[in-house]
Amino acid sequence: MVNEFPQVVTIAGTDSGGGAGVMADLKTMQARHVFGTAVVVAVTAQNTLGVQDFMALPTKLIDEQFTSLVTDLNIRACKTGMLADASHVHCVVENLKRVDFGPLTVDPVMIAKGGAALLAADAIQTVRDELVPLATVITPNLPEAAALTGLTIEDDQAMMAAGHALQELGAKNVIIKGGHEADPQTANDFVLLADGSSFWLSAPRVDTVRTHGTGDTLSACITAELAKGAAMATAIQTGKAYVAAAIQQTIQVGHGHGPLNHWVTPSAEVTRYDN
Ligand SMILES: Nc1ncnc2c1ncn2[C@@H]1O[C@H](COP(=O)(O)OP(=O)(O)OP(=O)(O)O)[C@@H](O)[C@H]1O
Ligand SMILES: Cc1ncc(COP(=O)(O)O)c(N)n1
Repeated sequence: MVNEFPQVVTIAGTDSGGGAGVMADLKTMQARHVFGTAVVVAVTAQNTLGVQDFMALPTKLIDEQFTSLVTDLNIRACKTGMLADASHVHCVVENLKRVDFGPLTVDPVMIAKGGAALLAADAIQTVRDELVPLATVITPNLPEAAALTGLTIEDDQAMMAAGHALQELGAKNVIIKGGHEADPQTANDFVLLADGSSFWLSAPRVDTVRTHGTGDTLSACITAELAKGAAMATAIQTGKAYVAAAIQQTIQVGHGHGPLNHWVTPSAEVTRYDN
């Protein structure tokens, strides 16, 4: 068992356009040399222009996907993405409690880049009460962090406060992603670790609309690195370097918010500032 190839799972929604959700996660996992599997929670009809439709799967089928994995594979790390509504968040939480899939990365997906709601508004409370306490690491963007904490987040101090508030809600480690920040020069993420230490990760901001699936790619990379045994801070730094490179070395696909280039190797352009 010790020498088994590292296996990971994404518990999320699909993206028919291939740039976000389960598809971005599996591409990232492949690129990071772990074996990617998926529990599909919802199916979206989606492309780089937006989400045209989606449907969540029956919760019984989600239970069965968890059972299929736990009775055969040796999942070492897992992540969640689009969970659709409160009943599906609850279903995933109950399954995560009955299996041991290792460290859990929670990407609390709420609104797609094109504006479509991927989580019902009344499910935010279920995420906060039931899923956040299970998170080994949680990776909200600014609107998601604001929705979960009730804070208005407009500057670095508020990002740090949101990080601490999420730790108080039960998440062990927190990354507040700054992709939605106003800073035209850099994309800055605040990292708060379980031991209370914190730092910022900064990468040059790329002036592009080709940012579909950035959050999925970051969280999937962190999940892959944790499965390979990386320490949390190292996994997060690798994730940031990977997503930064995948945004910089763009590929031309679609006519809207284009996907990332998942073939890249992490670049060294990320700067760490310790608090
Ligand atoms: N234009 C950009 N240039 C460089 N880095 C970026 C840019 N946009 C986002 N990032 C980085 O990408 C990562 C994801 O952040 P972001 O805030 O975009 O997440 P997100 O909104 O959850 O993404 P998505 O919903 O597209 O999956 C972070 O590390 C962020 O700093
Ligand atoms: C199934 C699914 N999961 C996550 C996202 C978020 O990605 P983005 O904000 O880039 O649209 C998405 N669009 N679709």
